[in-house]
Amino acid sequence: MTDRLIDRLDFRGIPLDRRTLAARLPRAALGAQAAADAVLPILEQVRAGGREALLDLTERFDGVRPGRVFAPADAIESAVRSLDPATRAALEESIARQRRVSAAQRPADRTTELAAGARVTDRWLPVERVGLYVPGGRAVYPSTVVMNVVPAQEAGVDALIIASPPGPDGLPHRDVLAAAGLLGVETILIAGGAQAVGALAYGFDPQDGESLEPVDLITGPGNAFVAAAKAQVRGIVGIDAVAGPTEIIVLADDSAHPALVAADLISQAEHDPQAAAVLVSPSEALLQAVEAELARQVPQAEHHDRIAQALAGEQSALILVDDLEAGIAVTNAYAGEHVEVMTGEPAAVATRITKGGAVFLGDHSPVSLGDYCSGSNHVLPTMGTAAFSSGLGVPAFMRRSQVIDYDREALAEVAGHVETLARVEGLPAHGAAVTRRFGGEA
Ligand SMILES: NC(=O)c1ccc[n+]([C@@H]2O[C@H](COP(=O)([O-])OP(=O)(O)OC[C@H]3O[C@@H](n4cnc5c(N)ncnc54)[C@H](O)[C@@H]3O)[C@@H](O)[C@H]2O)c1
Ligand SMILES: N[C@H](CO)Cc1c[nH]c[nH+]1
Ligand SMILES: [Zn+2]
Repeated sequence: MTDRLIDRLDFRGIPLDRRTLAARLPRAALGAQAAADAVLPILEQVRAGGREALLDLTERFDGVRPGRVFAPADAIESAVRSLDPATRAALEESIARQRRVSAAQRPADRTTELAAGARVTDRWLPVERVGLYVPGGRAVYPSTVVMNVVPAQEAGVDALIIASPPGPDGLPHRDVLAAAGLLGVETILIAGGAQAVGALAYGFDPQDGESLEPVDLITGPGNAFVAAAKAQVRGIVGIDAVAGPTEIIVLADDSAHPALVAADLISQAEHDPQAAAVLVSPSEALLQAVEAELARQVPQAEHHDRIAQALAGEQSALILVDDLEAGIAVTNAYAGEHVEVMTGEPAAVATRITKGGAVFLGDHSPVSLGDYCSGSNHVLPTMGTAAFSSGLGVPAFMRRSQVIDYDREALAEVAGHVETLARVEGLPAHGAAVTRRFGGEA
């Protein structure tokens, strides 16, 4: 933390190679390590103690001990019935847009014929059983129900289990229950944080009539503890991506409107004191104007304390670069969750943004549109993992399996090559398995 509202970094004249930028880019590595250390005992407690441990940990971290670990069906039904009409309309629009984009993502099986009688088919299958994390600590996230559930449904997943922490009444927020009900999800685990991730990964034996089979895959975003717990159980189960505290990086030039840039940085800083807000620009005048706007807008925001903490954290900064080329290099090196391009000709510039969870163009595509209603998915990789992983979507809920189908003539055509490679690798039994099919001895 510094005394400034937000750090200023000067990247003019520095080399723009990966190692230099990795050392200088603003990121909160220490917070992530602390969370990783904190979740290990929690995961172990849930693995060993099952349902009772889950209830104990919920009491400890959420300040309430629910009477049960699954939300009752009548609570979900009543939440749907009493849903405010404007909220229902907004959720339905969000669902419809998410469904159209998700349906278009469904991968098709594809058969490649390599020679007469030699076929390989790439077959896509849904994951069977999925745990969907919906955060619920500082804000209420019915939109995240939509972002998790719709692509899972479009992928054809059989069993969906939502996990979300309880409020003071011992249930996840009514709007979260209602969003689940609108989408037909019936199983809602009343748990948050690492303990929810552990319960989904390990399952638990029946106790007081409640039990949970482990899932195959856990998706969804959360705070640093949720992200660390998902990283920890990866391998026992699949995970979509590390989708931790929200990040926004804005690449802007003189043509950007400082008030809009500031509003967008604030919109994401609002999520979490650990959220990251970064602006990269070759224009010193723009950086100054945005800083002035932040100073004006932050005190007016409802969550001004949380926003001020996020902006003042080591993960947030205003970065001055030599020119737009350098800005593009810095933005790609950051590989942020959300990238906004607020430059002249944003579409042309955006073709050169190759690392970003989602890229938002120009003045009329703010991140908060994507958070709710653009049709894109808001569950996105953070902490630089956008360099190698993708936002949530239908492919995340599917596996690809290859089906190999050769007839006798087709096998005969490559038998010699198989035998040669088997010899080269010192694995002659591999070659023999082919030779014997043609009456030969190895
Ligand atoms: N990357 C994305 O796609 C994306 C999308 C939406 C939200 N988010 C992020 O999700 C997060 C939501 O965070 P939240 O806190 O509001 O809700 P959350 O549900 O992620 O976390 C709440 C849980 O954190 C656990 N917890 C809190 N303090 C703890 C401690 N000291 N030790 C161990 N566990 C602790 C508790 O179990 C609690 O149930 C924000 O960081 C937001 O930026 C990210
Ligand atoms: N910006 C968050 C991370 O992508 C998603 C979100 C949900 N609700 C509001 N915002
Ligand atoms: Zn948001």
